[in-house]
Amino acid sequence: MELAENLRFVDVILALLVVLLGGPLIFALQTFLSKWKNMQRVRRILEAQGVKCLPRQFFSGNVSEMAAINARTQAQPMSDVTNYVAPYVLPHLYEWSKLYGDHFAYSIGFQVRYVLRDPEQARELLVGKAGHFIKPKGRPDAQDLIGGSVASLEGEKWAQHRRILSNAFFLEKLKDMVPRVVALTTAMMKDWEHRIAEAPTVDVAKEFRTLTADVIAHTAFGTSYAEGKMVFEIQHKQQELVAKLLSSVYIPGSRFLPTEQNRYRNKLNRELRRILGDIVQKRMESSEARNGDGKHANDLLGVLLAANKGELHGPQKNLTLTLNEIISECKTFFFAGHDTTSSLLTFTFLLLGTHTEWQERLREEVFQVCGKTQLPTAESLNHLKYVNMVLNESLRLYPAAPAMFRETYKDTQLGETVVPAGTVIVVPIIMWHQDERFWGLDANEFRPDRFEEGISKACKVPGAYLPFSMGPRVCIGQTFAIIEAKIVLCTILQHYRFRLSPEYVHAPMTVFTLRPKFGMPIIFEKLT
Ligand code: HEM
Repeated sequence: MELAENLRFVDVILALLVVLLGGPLIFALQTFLSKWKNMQRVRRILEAQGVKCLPRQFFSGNVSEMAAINARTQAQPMSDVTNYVAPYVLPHLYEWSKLYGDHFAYSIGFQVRYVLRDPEQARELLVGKAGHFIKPKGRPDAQDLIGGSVASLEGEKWAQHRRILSNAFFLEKLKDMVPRVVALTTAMMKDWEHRIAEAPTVDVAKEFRTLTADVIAHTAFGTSYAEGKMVFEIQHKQQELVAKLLSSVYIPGSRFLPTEQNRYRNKLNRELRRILGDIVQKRMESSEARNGDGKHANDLLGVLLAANKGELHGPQKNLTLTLNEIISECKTFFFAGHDTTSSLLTFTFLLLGTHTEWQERLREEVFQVCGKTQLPTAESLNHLKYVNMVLNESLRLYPAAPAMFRETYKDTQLGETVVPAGTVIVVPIIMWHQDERFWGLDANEFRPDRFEEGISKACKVPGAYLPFSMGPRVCIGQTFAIIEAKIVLCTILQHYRFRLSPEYVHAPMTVFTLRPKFGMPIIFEKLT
């Protein structure tokens, strides 16, 4: 009798388990099968057109191979300070193209990645047929940095956010930021003054990270670096976590498990949203937030708040943002708005610290345009032709974003190739920037004069120069970044001569943006 009762109990438990676990299991199985089928279809279509699809491991695709190649190549720094860094930054693409030719695709889990080989196709991808592509969603547990913002939204929602945000990036508005950036740069140099007197070497990678963070905190959000510091610190931890996650394959649903890593990720996210929420709230309550005419301030946060209150005018009258959307945008701008510009400045100092003849040429130009001691103005920055050429060349050799990704949601022709729905397309920006076919035999030399007559004359193939991408999703902060970089460069050139320290170890690597693994020690000497 007791046994029969026990058996009935076990039956009930089993039935409950089947009901509770059966649903998720069937869902997981269906997801698995549909991803598997789509992957096989993509591979079949690509192979039929002569694209070599790399042999793959069952679950992980080519993830472990990629991680092994990267680890092997980047275990040692580069042997000398050459600008031909693309094979060091994206070693897996070079190694595979040597093995399989230049028309190939690899896999991250069940996602097939087709490597674009022709810059002409990039124009189709980013401009002509931009509407056929989306930004890949990526793993759901790696969305904390830019999820829900203009950098990741699609369709009408993206267009709405982009239209609102562009109000803060008109050249006329950006001119207002010049005195603020000049003041922050001058303060940094004041801090350097006694440090340099004692020890002339400064790690500019570190200094520019702080400076550019300070600039975005002040100019976009009206906060100081001290207030924004917590945001940057949390985002730094999130970057480390996401970088770790990206070297493994995501198992659907695993982000909901109460693992230590998931708990840590959720804690960082909650904390970040709370701090950003406080910054937004404080601004909403502050009378300083409004100009004398009662309107919201002109900076990025002011524009976002105006959209929240339905205070936009003209064709934008009906565009609004919720507080949650504002917080997501703030997150993205804190993140995208400083590491990129800091990367540009850091590698520009590497180039000018090793090509001192160009440094002198720039200084002469700065003296001519801005004088020896006057602070740069929005007007004077416009006349710095050589500075512009140097920044273009620096972004060519060391693009802050070395690669870009898109995903097709329907079969689409790119050049000769039909790219099947569900394929992720890799745009290998840094490889094209350093390719002799597009730039000539001196592709790897620092030669800013190639930009003397503008970008279109510098490169044989349009589309092979993409530091800020192109088309409707071109970088919204491009002009902001260039104005900032010009101010910093100009102000330092007015006061210091500099050269690369012999302690520098050449190992540029990508942690979201391109950065020198071991910092950028530069030796400064005060101009007399
Ligand atoms: C040297 C500095 C910079 C470089 C090289 C750079 C590069 C890029 C690139 C290549 C993209 C396209 C990414 C893609 O489509 O996958 C992009 C997008 C974006 N950038 Fe920048 N960026 C820089 C500075 C900035 C700054 C200073 C801000 C903000 C103040 C910013 C905000 C954004 C945003 C919001 C997007 C997404 C735009 C959209 O999808 O509509 N960037 N950037």
